Amino acid sequence: MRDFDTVRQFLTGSGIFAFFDAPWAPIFLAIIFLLHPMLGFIALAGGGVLLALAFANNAVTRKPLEAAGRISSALSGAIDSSMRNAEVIEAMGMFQNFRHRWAARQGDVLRLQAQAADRAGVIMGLTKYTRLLLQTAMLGGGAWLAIHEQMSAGCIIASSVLMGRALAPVEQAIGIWKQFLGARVAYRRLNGLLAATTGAAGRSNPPRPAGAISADGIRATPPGRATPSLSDLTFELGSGQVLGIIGPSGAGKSTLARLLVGAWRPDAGTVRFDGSDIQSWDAEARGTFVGYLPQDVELFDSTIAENIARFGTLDGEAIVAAARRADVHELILRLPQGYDTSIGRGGSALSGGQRQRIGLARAVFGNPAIVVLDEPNSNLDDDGEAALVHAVSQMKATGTTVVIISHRPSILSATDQIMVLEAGRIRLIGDRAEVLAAVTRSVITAGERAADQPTGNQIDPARQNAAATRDRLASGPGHFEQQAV
Ligand SMILES: Nc1ncnc2c1ncn2[C@@H]1O[C@H](COP(=O)(O)OP(=O)(O)OP(=O)(O)O)[C@@H](O)[C@H]1O
Repeated sequence: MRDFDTVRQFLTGSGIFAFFDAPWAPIFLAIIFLLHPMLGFIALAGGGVLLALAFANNAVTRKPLEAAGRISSALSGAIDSSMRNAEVIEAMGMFQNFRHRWAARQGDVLRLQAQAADRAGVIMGLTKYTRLLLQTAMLGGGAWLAIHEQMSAGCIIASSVLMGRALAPVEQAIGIWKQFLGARVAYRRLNGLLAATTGAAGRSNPPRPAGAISADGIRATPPGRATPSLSDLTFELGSGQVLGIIGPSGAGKSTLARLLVGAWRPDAGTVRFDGSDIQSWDAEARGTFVGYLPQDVELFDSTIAENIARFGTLDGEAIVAAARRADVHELILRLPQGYDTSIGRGGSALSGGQRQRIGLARAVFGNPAIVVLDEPNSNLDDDGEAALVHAVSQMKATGTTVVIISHRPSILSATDQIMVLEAGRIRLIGDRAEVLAAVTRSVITAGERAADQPTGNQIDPARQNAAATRDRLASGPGHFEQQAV
Protein backbone atom coordinates (compact mmCIF):
# COMPACT_ATOMS: atom_id res chain seq x y z
CA MET A 1 0.00 0.00 0.00
CA ARG A 2 2.88 2.31 0.78
CA ASP A 3 4.32 1.74 -2.69
CA PHE A 4 0.91 2.36 -4.20
CA ASP A 5 0.63 5.66 -2.28
CA THR A 6 4.11 6.72 -3.40
CA VAL A 7 3.18 6.19 -7.06
CA ARG A 8 -0.19 7.90 -6.58
CA GLN A 9 1.35 10.92 -4.84
CA PHE A 10 3.86 11.37 -7.65
CA LEU A 11 1.27 11.05 -10.41
CA THR A 12 -1.15 13.47 -8.75
CA GLY A 13 1.53 15.96 -7.59
CA SER A 14 2.65 19.09 -9.43
CA GLY A 15 6.06 17.61 -10.33
CA ILE A 16 4.60 15.48 -13.11
CA PHE A 17 3.90 18.70 -15.09
CA ALA A 18 7.64 19.02 -15.73
CA PHE A 19 7.30 15.99 -18.04
CA PHE A 20 4.24 17.46 -19.78
CA ASP A 21 5.98 20.82 -20.30
CA ALA A 22 9.17 19.25 -21.69
CA PRO A 23 7.85 18.68 -25.28
CA TRP A 24 7.25 22.45 -25.62
CA ALA A 25 10.90 23.32 -24.98
CA PRO A 26 12.10 22.77 -28.61
CA ILE A 27 9.25 24.99 -29.89
CA PHE A 28 10.21 27.83 -27.54
CA LEU A 29 13.85 27.43 -28.57
CA ALA A 30 12.89 27.55 -32.26
CA ILE A 31 11.02 30.84 -31.70
CA ILE A 32 14.08 32.33 -29.93
CA PHE A 33 16.15 31.32 -32.98
CA LEU A 34 13.62 33.12 -35.16
CA LEU A 35 13.96 36.26 -33.02
CA HIS A 36 17.73 36.15 -33.43
CA PRO A 37 20.10 33.21 -34.01
CA MET A 38 22.63 34.56 -31.50
CA LEU A 39 20.06 34.45 -28.69
CA GLY A 40 18.99 31.02 -29.94
CA PHE A 41 22.54 29.72 -29.53
CA ILE A 42 22.81 31.20 -26.03
CA ALA A 43 19.54 29.46 -25.02
CA LEU A 44 20.63 26.21 -26.68
CA ALA A 45 23.99 26.20 -24.91
CA GLY A 46 22.26 26.99 -21.59
CA GLY A 47 19.76 24.18 -22.20
CA GLY A 48 22.64 21.78 -22.90
CA VAL A 49 24.35 22.71 -19.62
CA LEU A 50 21.09 22.29 -17.66
CA LEU A 51 20.43 18.94 -19.33
CA ALA A 52 23.94 17.79 -18.43
CA LEU A 53 23.27 18.86 -14.83
CA ALA A 54 20.00 16.86 -14.88
CA PHE A 55 21.88 13.73 -16.02
CA ALA A 56 24.57 14.34 -13.40
CA ASN A 57 21.82 14.67 -10.78
CA ASN A 58 20.41 11.30 -11.82
CA ALA A 59 23.85 9.67 -11.83
CA VAL A 60 24.81 10.83 -8.33
CA THR A 61 21.46 10.42 -6.54
CA ARG A 62 19.90 7.32 -8.12
CA LYS A 63 21.85 4.63 -6.29
CA PRO A 64 21.54 6.03 -2.74
CA LEU A 65 17.85 6.88 -3.25
CA GLU A 66 16.97 3.47 -4.66
CA ALA A 67 18.86 1.73 -1.86
CA ALA A 68 17.09 3.92 0.74
CA GLY A 69 13.71 3.06 -0.84
CA ARG A 70 14.44 -0.66 -0.73
CA ILE A 71 15.53 -0.61 2.92
CA SER A 72 12.62 1.61 3.88
CA SER A 73 10.12 -0.75 2.27
CA ALA A 74 11.70 -3.77 3.99
CA LEU A 75 11.54 -1.87 7.28
CA SER A 76 7.83 -1.17 6.99
CA GLY A 77 7.27 -4.89 6.27
CA ALA A 78 9.35 -5.73 9.35
CA ILE A 79 7.34 -3.33 11.52
CA ASP A 80 4.10 -4.89 10.32
CA SER A 81 5.41 -8.36 11.14
CA SER A 82 6.68 -7.21 14.58
CA MET A 83 3.24 -5.82 15.39
CA ARG A 84 1.63 -9.10 14.46
CA ASN A 85 4.14 -10.95 16.62
CA ALA A 86 4.16 -8.48 19.51
CA GLU A 87 3.42 -11.23 22.04
CA VAL A 88 6.42 -13.30 20.96
CA ILE A 89 8.65 -10.23 21.16
CA GLU A 90 7.34 -9.37 24.64
CA ALA A 91 7.46 -12.92 25.95
CA MET A 92 11.03 -13.62 24.89
CA GLY A 93 12.52 -10.20 25.66
CA MET A 94 13.29 -9.47 22.02
CA PHE A 95 12.18 -5.82 22.10
CA GLN A 96 15.62 -4.22 22.56
CA ASN A 97 17.12 -6.44 19.86
CA PHE A 98 14.38 -5.42 17.47
CA ARG A 99 14.77 -1.76 18.44
CA HIS A 100 18.53 -1.79 17.79
CA ARG A 101 18.08 -3.61 14.56
CA TRP A 102 15.41 -1.17 13.42
CA ALA A 103 17.46 1.87 14.52
CA ALA A 104 20.49 0.60 12.58
CA ARG A 105 18.48 0.04 9.40
CA GLN A 106 16.68 3.36 9.82
CA GLY A 107 20.11 4.98 10.27
CA ASP A 108 21.14 3.50 6.92
CA VAL A 109 18.05 4.98 5.27
CA LEU A 110 18.74 8.43 6.72
CA ARG A 111 22.42 8.27 5.78
CA LEU A 112 21.62 7.31 2.18
CA GLN A 113 18.91 9.97 1.92
CA ALA A 114 21.23 12.63 3.35
CA GLN A 115 23.96 11.57 0.91
CA ALA A 116 21.54 11.94 -2.00
CA ALA A 117 20.20 15.26 -0.65
CA ASP A 118 23.73 16.68 -0.31
CA ARG A 119 24.59 15.72 -3.86
CA ALA A 120 21.26 16.98 -5.21
CA GLY A 121 21.79 20.26 -3.29
CA VAL A 122 25.09 20.89 -5.08
CA ILE A 123 23.51 20.17 -8.46
CA MET A 124 20.53 22.38 -7.61
CA GLY A 125 22.88 25.24 -6.69
CA LEU A 126 24.75 24.85 -9.98
CA THR A 127 21.43 24.78 -11.82
CA LYS A 128 20.27 28.05 -10.24
CA TYR A 129 23.63 29.64 -10.97
CA THR A 130 23.42 28.53 -14.62
CA ARG A 131 19.86 29.85 -14.88
CA LEU A 132 20.83 33.29 -13.58
CA LEU A 133 23.89 33.38 -15.80
CA LEU A 134 21.77 32.51 -18.81
CA GLN A 135 19.17 35.11 -17.96
CA THR A 136 21.90 37.74 -17.72
CA ALA A 137 23.53 36.59 -20.94
CA MET A 138 20.17 36.66 -22.70
CA LEU A 139 19.33 40.18 -21.54
CA GLY A 140 22.89 41.38 -22.18
CA GLY A 141 22.91 39.82 -25.67
CA GLY A 142 19.48 41.31 -26.40
CA ALA A 143 20.63 44.77 -25.25
CA TRP A 144 23.76 44.51 -27.43
CA LEU A 145 21.58 43.59 -30.41
CA ALA A 146 19.15 46.45 -29.64
CA ILE A 147 22.05 48.96 -29.46
CA HIS A 148 23.18 47.74 -32.88
CA GLU A 149 19.59 48.03 -34.08
CA GLN A 150 19.24 44.36 -34.86
CA MET A 151 16.38 43.80 -32.43
CA SER A 152 13.60 45.76 -30.76
CA ALA A 153 13.21 46.17 -26.95
CA GLY A 154 10.03 44.03 -27.07
CA CYS A 155 12.00 41.15 -28.58
CA ILE A 156 14.51 41.29 -25.68
CA ILE A 157 11.68 40.75 -23.19
CA ALA A 158 10.05 38.09 -25.40
CA SER A 159 13.28 36.10 -25.81
CA SER A 160 13.96 36.24 -22.07
CA VAL A 161 10.45 34.98 -21.24
CA LEU A 162 10.64 32.27 -23.92
CA MET A 163 13.97 31.02 -22.61
CA GLY A 164 12.55 30.86 -19.08
CA ARG A 165 9.66 28.71 -20.35
CA ALA A 166 11.95 26.51 -22.46
CA LEU A 167 14.33 25.68 -19.61
CA ALA A 168 11.82 25.47 -16.74
CA PRO A 169 11.04 21.74 -17.28
CA VAL A 170 14.72 20.82 -16.96
CA GLU A 171 15.03 22.76 -13.73
CA GLN A 172 11.75 21.31 -12.40
CA ALA A 173 12.87 17.79 -13.32
CA ILE A 174 16.02 18.25 -11.22
CA GLY A 175 13.85 19.46 -8.31
CA ILE A 176 11.46 16.49 -8.43
CA TRP A 177 14.05 13.84 -9.27
CA LYS A 178 13.96 12.40 -5.75
CA GLN A 179 10.19 11.85 -5.89
CA PHE A 180 10.48 10.51 -9.43
CA LEU A 181 13.08 7.90 -8.43
CA GLY A 182 11.04 6.93 -5.34
CA ALA A 183 7.93 6.48 -7.47
CA ARG A 184 9.87 4.48 -10.06
CA VAL A 185 11.23 2.05 -7.46
CA ALA A 186 7.74 1.68 -5.92
CA TYR A 187 6.25 1.11 -9.38
CA ARG A 188 8.79 -1.62 -10.16
CA ARG A 189 8.09 -3.34 -6.84
CA LEU A 190 4.35 -3.26 -7.48
CA ASN A 191 4.88 -4.63 -10.97
CA GLY A 192 7.03 -7.46 -9.59
CA LEU A 193 4.37 -8.27 -7.04
CA LEU A 194 1.62 -8.31 -9.64
CA ALA A 195 3.71 -10.48 -11.93
CA ALA A 196 4.33 -13.03 -9.17
CA THR A 197 0.74 -13.10 -8.01
CA THR A 198 -2.29 -12.89 -10.24
CA GLY A 199 -5.50 -10.93 -10.06
CA ALA A 200 -5.85 -9.23 -13.38
CA ALA A 201 -9.46 -8.26 -13.80
CA GLY A 202 -11.39 -8.17 -17.04
CA ARG A 203 -10.32 -11.58 -18.31
CA SER A 204 -12.62 -14.37 -19.31
CA ASN A 205 -15.57 -15.15 -17.06
CA PRO A 206 -15.96 -18.91 -17.42
CA PRO A 207 -18.91 -20.99 -16.18
CA ARG A 208 -18.56 -22.93 -12.94
CA PRO A 209 -16.14 -25.81 -13.56
CA ALA A 210 -17.04 -29.42 -12.80
CA GLY A 211 -13.80 -29.55 -10.81
CA ALA A 212 -11.21 -31.49 -12.85
CA ILE A 213 -7.70 -30.17 -12.13
CA SER A 214 -4.65 -30.68 -14.27
CA ALA A 215 -1.11 -29.38 -13.94
CA ASP A 216 1.11 -29.52 -16.96
CA GLY A 217 4.87 -29.13 -16.44
CA ILE A 218 4.53 -26.43 -13.81
CA ARG A 219 7.54 -24.74 -12.30
CA ALA A 220 7.34 -22.07 -9.59
CA THR A 221 9.84 -19.76 -7.93
CA PRO A 222 8.70 -17.93 -4.78
CA PRO A 223 9.11 -14.14 -4.82
CA GLY A 224 12.67 -13.10 -4.00
CA ARG A 225 14.13 -16.56 -4.57
CA ALA A 226 16.50 -17.49 -7.38
CA THR A 227 15.77 -21.21 -7.52
CA PRO A 228 12.37 -22.81 -8.13
CA SER A 229 10.67 -24.63 -5.27
CA LEU A 230 8.61 -26.73 -7.72
CA SER A 231 9.84 -28.13 -11.02
CA ASP A 232 8.25 -29.98 -13.87
CA LEU A 233 5.09 -31.08 -12.04
CA THR A 234 2.50 -32.86 -14.13
CA PHE A 235 -0.62 -34.60 -12.81
CA GLU A 236 -4.37 -34.86 -13.27
CA LEU A 237 -7.21 -35.06 -10.79
CA GLY A 238 -10.75 -35.95 -11.82
CA SER A 239 -13.69 -33.88 -10.63
CA GLY A 240 -15.00 -34.98 -7.25
CA GLN A 241 -11.73 -36.72 -6.36
CA VAL A 242 -9.84 -36.15 -3.12
CA LEU A 243 -6.06 -35.85 -3.39
CA GLY A 244 -3.76 -35.93 -0.36
CA ILE A 245 -0.32 -34.33 -0.64
CA ILE A 246 2.46 -35.40 1.71
CA GLY A 247 6.17 -34.80 1.85
CA PRO A 248 8.91 -33.38 4.05
CA SER A 249 9.11 -29.73 5.12
CA GLY A 250 10.10 -27.44 2.30
CA ALA A 251 9.11 -30.02 -0.36
CA GLY A 252 6.90 -27.42 -2.05
CA LYS A 253 3.45 -28.52 -0.86
CA SER A 254 2.23 -25.03 0.09
CA THR A 255 3.72 -23.64 -3.12
CA LEU A 256 1.65 -26.16 -5.09
CA ALA A 257 -1.46 -25.19 -3.10
CA ARG A 258 -0.92 -21.51 -4.00
CA LEU A 259 -0.54 -22.40 -7.68
CA LEU A 260 -3.68 -24.56 -7.67
CA VAL A 261 -5.83 -21.75 -6.29
CA GLY A 262 -4.27 -19.19 -8.64
CA ALA A 263 -2.67 -17.12 -5.84
CA TRP A 264 0.72 -17.56 -7.50
CA ARG A 265 1.45 -17.70 -11.20
CA PRO A 266 3.74 -20.53 -12.40
CA ASP A 267 7.01 -19.54 -14.13
CA ALA A 268 6.32 -22.26 -16.66
CA GLY A 269 3.56 -24.75 -17.35
CA THR A 270 -0.17 -24.44 -16.83
CA VAL A 271 -2.74 -25.19 -14.16
CA ARG A 272 -6.14 -25.97 -15.65
CA PHE A 273 -9.65 -26.39 -14.28
CA ASP A 274 -11.77 -28.48 -16.66
CA GLY A 275 -9.05 -28.07 -19.29
CA SER A 276 -9.00 -24.26 -19.16
CA ASP A 277 -5.91 -22.28 -18.04
CA ILE A 278 -6.88 -20.65 -14.74
CA GLN A 279 -4.60 -17.68 -15.42
CA SER A 280 -6.89 -16.66 -18.27
CA TRP A 281 -9.83 -16.43 -15.87
CA ASP A 282 -11.03 -13.34 -14.12
CA ALA A 283 -9.56 -13.64 -10.59
CA GLU A 284 -12.79 -12.57 -8.84
CA ALA A 285 -14.88 -15.09 -10.77
CA ARG A 286 -12.31 -17.83 -10.21
CA GLY A 287 -12.40 -17.10 -6.48
CA THR A 288 -16.09 -17.97 -6.29
CA PHE A 289 -15.35 -21.48 -7.61
CA VAL A 290 -12.43 -22.02 -5.28
CA GLY A 291 -12.11 -22.60 -1.54
CA TYR A 292 -8.69 -22.19 0.07
CA LEU A 293 -7.54 -22.71 3.62
CA PRO A 294 -3.91 -21.54 3.82
CA GLN A 295 -1.43 -22.90 6.32
CA ASP A 296 -1.53 -19.59 8.25
CA VAL A 297 -5.31 -19.27 8.35
CA GLU A 298 -5.30 -15.44 8.09
CA LEU A 299 -8.73 -14.34 9.28
CA PHE A 300 -9.54 -10.63 9.16
CA ASP A 301 -10.48 -8.24 11.95
CA SER A 302 -14.27 -8.40 11.79
CA THR A 303 -17.12 -10.71 12.77
CA ILE A 304 -17.19 -14.44 12.21
CA ALA A 305 -20.14 -14.05 9.82
CA GLU A 306 -18.27 -11.55 7.64
CA ASN A 307 -15.17 -13.73 7.57
CA ILE A 308 -17.14 -16.80 6.53
CA ALA A 309 -19.02 -14.78 3.89
CA ARG A 310 -15.65 -13.60 2.50
CA PHE A 311 -16.76 -10.00 3.21
CA GLY A 312 -19.50 -10.23 0.58
CA THR A 313 -23.26 -9.96 1.09
CA LEU A 314 -24.25 -11.27 4.52
CA ASP A 315 -26.60 -14.06 3.48
CA GLY A 316 -27.46 -15.75 6.79
CA GLU A 317 -28.57 -19.02 5.17
CA ALA A 318 -25.44 -19.38 3.08
CA ILE A 319 -23.21 -18.54 6.06
CA VAL A 320 -24.88 -21.12 8.31
CA ALA A 321 -24.81 -23.67 5.46
CA ALA A 322 -21.04 -23.16 5.12
CA ALA A 323 -20.58 -23.42 8.90
CA ARG A 324 -22.60 -26.65 8.94
CA ARG A 325 -20.62 -28.04 6.02
CA ALA A 326 -17.43 -27.36 7.99
CA ASP A 327 -19.10 -28.79 11.09
CA VAL A 328 -18.40 -25.60 13.03
CA HIS A 329 -21.95 -24.28 13.52
CA GLU A 330 -22.28 -25.54 17.12
CA LEU A 331 -18.86 -24.19 18.02
CA ILE A 332 -19.81 -20.73 16.71
CA LEU A 333 -23.09 -20.74 18.62
CA ARG A 334 -21.17 -21.35 21.85
CA LEU A 335 -19.14 -18.14 21.33
CA PRO A 336 -20.34 -15.02 23.28
CA GLN A 337 -22.07 -13.36 20.31
CA GLY A 338 -22.35 -16.32 17.98
CA TYR A 339 -21.84 -15.36 14.36
CA ASP A 340 -21.51 -11.68 15.37
CA THR A 341 -18.49 -12.37 17.57
CA SER A 342 -15.69 -10.00 16.67
CA ILE A 343 -12.51 -12.00 16.20
CA GLY A 344 -9.90 -9.24 16.54
CA ARG A 345 -6.78 -8.67 14.50
CA GLY A 346 -5.81 -11.82 12.61
CA GLY A 347 -8.47 -13.75 14.57
CA SER A 348 -6.56 -13.17 17.82
CA ALA A 349 -9.73 -13.60 19.93
CA LEU A 350 -9.98 -17.24 18.82
CA SER A 351 -7.89 -20.29 19.60
CA GLY A 352 -5.71 -21.77 16.86
CA GLY A 353 -8.14 -24.67 16.37
CA GLN A 354 -11.17 -22.35 16.23
CA ARG A 355 -9.44 -20.18 13.65
CA GLN A 356 -8.72 -23.21 11.53
CA ARG A 357 -12.31 -24.44 11.68
CA ILE A 358 -13.73 -21.03 10.80
CA GLY A 359 -11.18 -20.81 8.01
CA LEU A 360 -12.57 -24.11 6.73
CA ALA A 361 -16.12 -22.68 6.79
CA ARG A 362 -14.85 -19.69 4.75
CA ALA A 363 -13.22 -22.12 2.30
CA VAL A 364 -16.46 -24.04 1.69
CA PHE A 365 -18.67 -20.91 1.64
CA GLY A 366 -20.75 -20.78 -1.55
CA ASN A 367 -20.13 -24.48 -2.21
CA PRO A 368 -17.03 -24.07 -4.42
CA ALA A 369 -16.18 -26.69 -7.02
CA ILE A 370 -12.57 -27.02 -5.87
CA VAL A 371 -11.30 -26.81 -2.30
CA VAL A 372 -7.60 -26.72 -1.34
CA LEU A 373 -6.76 -27.23 2.33
CA ASP A 374 -3.17 -26.62 3.45
CA GLU A 375 -2.58 -28.48 6.73
CA PRO A 376 -6.18 -27.93 7.86
CA ASN A 377 -5.70 -30.03 11.00
CA SER A 378 -2.40 -28.75 12.35
CA ASN A 379 -4.17 -27.15 15.36
CA LEU A 380 -7.18 -29.43 15.71
CA ASP A 381 -8.05 -31.63 18.66
CA ASP A 382 -9.75 -35.01 18.19
CA ASP A 383 -13.21 -33.43 17.85
CA GLY A 384 -11.96 -30.91 15.35
CA GLU A 385 -10.17 -33.63 13.39
CA ALA A 386 -13.34 -35.75 13.31
CA ALA A 387 -15.31 -32.69 12.13
CA LEU A 388 -12.77 -32.13 9.38
CA VAL A 389 -12.88 -35.74 8.19
CA HIS A 390 -16.69 -35.50 8.18
CA ALA A 391 -16.56 -32.23 6.21
CA VAL A 392 -14.22 -33.73 3.60
CA SER A 393 -16.45 -36.81 3.24
CA GLN A 394 -19.46 -34.51 2.74
CA MET A 395 -17.60 -32.49 0.11
CA LYS A 396 -16.65 -35.71 -1.64
CA ALA A 397 -20.29 -36.88 -1.54
CA THR A 398 -21.42 -33.63 -3.21
CA GLY A 399 -18.81 -33.92 -5.97
CA THR A 400 -16.38 -31.25 -4.75
CA THR A 401 -12.76 -31.78 -5.77
CA VAL A 402 -10.57 -31.56 -2.68
CA VAL A 403 -6.81 -31.25 -2.31
CA ILE A 404 -5.51 -31.73 1.24
CA ILE A 405 -1.97 -31.19 2.43
CA SER A 406 -1.49 -32.99 5.68
CA HIS A 407 0.87 -35.12 7.71
CA ARG A 408 -1.87 -36.82 9.72
CA PRO A 409 -3.03 -40.33 8.78
CA SER A 410 -6.65 -39.78 9.87
CA ILE A 411 -7.39 -37.21 7.19
CA LEU A 412 -5.44 -39.16 4.56
CA SER A 413 -7.95 -41.96 5.02
CA ALA A 414 -10.53 -39.71 3.32
CA THR A 415 -8.42 -39.35 0.15
CA ASP A 416 -8.69 -41.25 -3.15
CA GLN A 417 -5.19 -40.50 -4.33
CA ILE A 418 -1.95 -39.48 -2.67
CA MET A 419 0.95 -37.49 -4.06
CA VAL A 420 4.36 -37.63 -2.39
CA LEU A 421 6.35 -34.47 -3.04
CA GLU A 422 10.08 -34.34 -2.45
CA ALA A 423 12.41 -31.44 -3.23
CA GLY A 424 9.84 -29.84 -5.49
CA ARG A 425 9.17 -32.92 -7.61
CA ILE A 426 6.56 -35.67 -7.55
CA ARG A 427 8.13 -38.80 -6.13
CA LEU A 428 4.97 -40.89 -6.14
CA ILE A 429 1.36 -40.37 -7.13
CA GLY A 430 -1.52 -42.77 -7.40
CA ASP A 431 -4.17 -44.72 -5.60
CA ARG A 432 -4.04 -44.09 -1.82
CA ALA A 433 -3.53 -47.68 -0.76
CA GLU A 434 -0.80 -48.30 -3.37
CA VAL A 435 1.13 -45.13 -2.54
CA LEU A 436 0.95 -45.74 1.20
CA ALA A 437 2.05 -49.35 0.69
CA ALA A 438 4.99 -48.20 -1.44
CA VAL A 439 5.94 -45.61 1.16
CA THR A 440 5.67 -48.21 3.90
CA ARG A 441 7.86 -50.65 1.96
CA SER A 442 10.54 -48.02 1.44
CA VAL A 443 10.51 -47.16 5.14
CA ILE A 444 10.81 -50.81 6.15
CA THR A 445 13.73 -51.29 3.76
CA ALA A 446 15.45 -48.20 5.14
CA GLY A 447 14.71 -49.35 8.68
CA GLU A 448 16.16 -52.82 8.01
CA ARG A 449 19.24 -51.33 6.44
CA ALA A 450 19.79 -49.21 9.55
CA ALA A 451 19.03 -52.14 11.87
CA ASP A 452 21.50 -54.41 10.02
CA GLN A 453 24.42 -52.01 10.48
CA PRO A 454 26.96 -53.61 12.92
CA THR A 455 27.46 -51.35 15.96
CA GLY A 456 29.45 -53.44 18.50
CA ASN A 457 28.09 -53.60 22.00
CA GLN A 458 26.88 -50.03 22.12
CA ILE A 459 23.16 -49.22 22.03
CA ASP A 460 22.65 -47.50 18.68
CA PRO A 461 19.78 -44.97 18.50
CA ALA A 462 19.43 -45.56 14.74
CA ARG A 463 18.82 -49.28 15.36
CA GLN A 464 16.32 -48.50 18.07
CA ASN A 465 14.56 -46.07 15.74
CA ALA A 466 14.47 -48.59 12.91
CA ALA A 467 13.03 -51.27 15.14
CA ALA A 468 10.39 -48.85 16.43
CA THR A 469 9.50 -47.83 12.88
CA ARG A 470 9.10 -51.49 11.87
CA ASP A 471 6.83 -52.13 14.84
CA ARG A 472 4.73 -49.06 14.07
CA LEU A 473 4.35 -49.96 10.40
CA ALA A 474 3.58 -53.57 11.16
CA SER A 475 0.05 -52.48 12.00
CA GLY A 476 -0.51 -51.13 8.48
CA PRO A 477 -0.17 -47.93 6.43
CA GLY A 478 -2.70 -46.08 8.58
CA HIS A 479 0.19 -45.34 10.90
CA PHE A 480 2.11 -43.49 8.27
CA GLU A 481 3.78 -40.29 9.39
CA GLN A 482 5.59 -37.66 7.37
CA GLN A 483 9.13 -38.36 8.60
CA ALA A 484 8.75 -41.84 7.27
CA VAL A 485 8.74 -40.69 3.63
N1 LIG B 1 6.76 -16.66 0.22
C1 LIG B 1 7.93 -17.26 0.06
N2 LIG B 1 9.04 -16.53 -0.13
C2 LIG B 1 10.24 -17.12 -0.31
N3 LIG B 1 10.43 -18.46 -0.30
C3 LIG B 1 9.37 -19.22 -0.11
C4 LIG B 1 8.06 -18.69 0.08
N4 LIG B 1 7.20 -19.71 0.23
C5 LIG B 1 7.92 -20.83 0.13
N5 LIG B 1 9.22 -20.54 -0.06
C6 LIG B 1 10.31 -21.53 -0.23
O1 LIG B 1 9.90 -22.54 -1.11
C7 LIG B 1 10.27 -23.81 -0.64
C8 LIG B 1 9.02 -24.68 -0.51
O2 LIG B 1 8.22 -24.11 0.52
P1 LIG B 1 6.75 -24.66 0.84
O3 LIG B 1 6.17 -23.78 1.89
O4 LIG B 1 6.02 -24.81 -0.43
O5 LIG B 1 7.09 -26.10 1.45
P2 LIG B 1 6.15 -27.11 2.22
O6 LIG B 1 6.37 -28.44 1.61
O7 LIG B 1 4.75 -26.60 2.25
O8 LIG B 1 6.77 -27.07 3.68
P3 LIG B 1 6.02 -27.28 5.11
O9 LIG B 1 5.57 -28.71 5.18
O10 LIG B 1 7.12 -27.00 6.09
O11 LIG B 1 4.91 -26.29 5.17
C9 LIG B 1 10.98 -23.60 0.68
O12 LIG B 1 12.37 -23.71 0.45
C10 LIG B 1 10.63 -22.21 1.10
O13 LIG B 1 11.69 -21.58 1.74
